[in-house]
Amino acid sequence: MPHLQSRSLRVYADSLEYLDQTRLPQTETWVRCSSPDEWQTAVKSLAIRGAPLIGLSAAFVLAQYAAQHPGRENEWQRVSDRLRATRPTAVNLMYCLDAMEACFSQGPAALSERATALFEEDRELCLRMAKYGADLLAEGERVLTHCNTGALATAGVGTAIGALAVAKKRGLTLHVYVNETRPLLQGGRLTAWEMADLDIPYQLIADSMAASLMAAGKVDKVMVGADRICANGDFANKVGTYMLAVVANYHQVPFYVVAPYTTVDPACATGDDIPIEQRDAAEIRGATGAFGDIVWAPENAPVWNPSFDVTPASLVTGWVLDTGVFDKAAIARGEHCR
Ligand SMILES: CSC[C@H]1O[C@H](OP(=O)(O)O)[C@H](O)[C@@H]1O
Repeated sequence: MPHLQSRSLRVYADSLEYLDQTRLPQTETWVRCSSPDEWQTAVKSLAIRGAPLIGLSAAFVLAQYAAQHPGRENEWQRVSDRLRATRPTAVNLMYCLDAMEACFSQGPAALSERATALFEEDRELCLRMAKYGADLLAEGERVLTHCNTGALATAGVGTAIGALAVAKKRGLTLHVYVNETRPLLQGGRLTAWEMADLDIPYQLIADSMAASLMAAGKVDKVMVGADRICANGDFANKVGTYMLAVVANYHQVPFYVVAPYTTVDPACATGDDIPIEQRDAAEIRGATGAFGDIVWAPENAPVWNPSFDVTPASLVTGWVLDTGVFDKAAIARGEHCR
């Protein structure tokens, strides 16, 4: 029996099991992860994904490595550095590894306790931000979301989708437009699956359809997640978020970002300072791996494939954190930074 479990992670004393998110929604496949190498492979392929989950799973991998290599702090640091470099944009990974490194001098048991505390804290953070997010929603509203920000990506109910889940539990009837989220289709594969699981009415759309949906007055709010929120409120999220924010601003549709404080990076002054992960060209030229093996673009088609983009604070209506909902004035005063 795992001693901790979320929708996509099971934690054992000396290893993890993760729900392989590249195989959803067709198959629910749990895979054992017993080493930093196996974790890196899973995270690079997005079998393990989602800013909070990436950080939390890394914390356990490091704690388990330390327990298997007691007293070898230099090696622990080298492993932590390797984990940190795996996906550079989501600051939750850096937050969790910083927290673990701060415990190195206290030994492996302290690392394991800290990883557990981070995991249990995220569960609580999700519930808090979900309640604040649900408070912003009204009966019958139509909400558009991007990528996947549900229980699959966190230790709890999720971030933006967590707000939808809490609103549903309160009895609100919502309609959700789910951006499929090219190129890896986290929306079409994972959010659609979670909406069905939550019994929330939704329609799946291509990313390119969001603008005309808003032009037709069919969207009341946009709610997205984040991978890193800066000191000035700019934030990085799955590529395509910036386009949504521009269109929402043009059509005066309220635009909210939902994230825990572990996604806020006070050391990152503005969006210009966020490292944006560039990914493999094959993801744009076709579908590979568990998605199938089809290529639709010319074999060596030149590609630009940033995994995230940056939305300026000027386009955001509100930042929904576990500590409350912040408007532009509160963000300008730095109230979102602990
Ligand atoms: C609550 S997860 C936040 C964030 O993580 C996702 O990125 P990825 O699927 O590449 O791990 C996406 O940007 C979500 O909005």
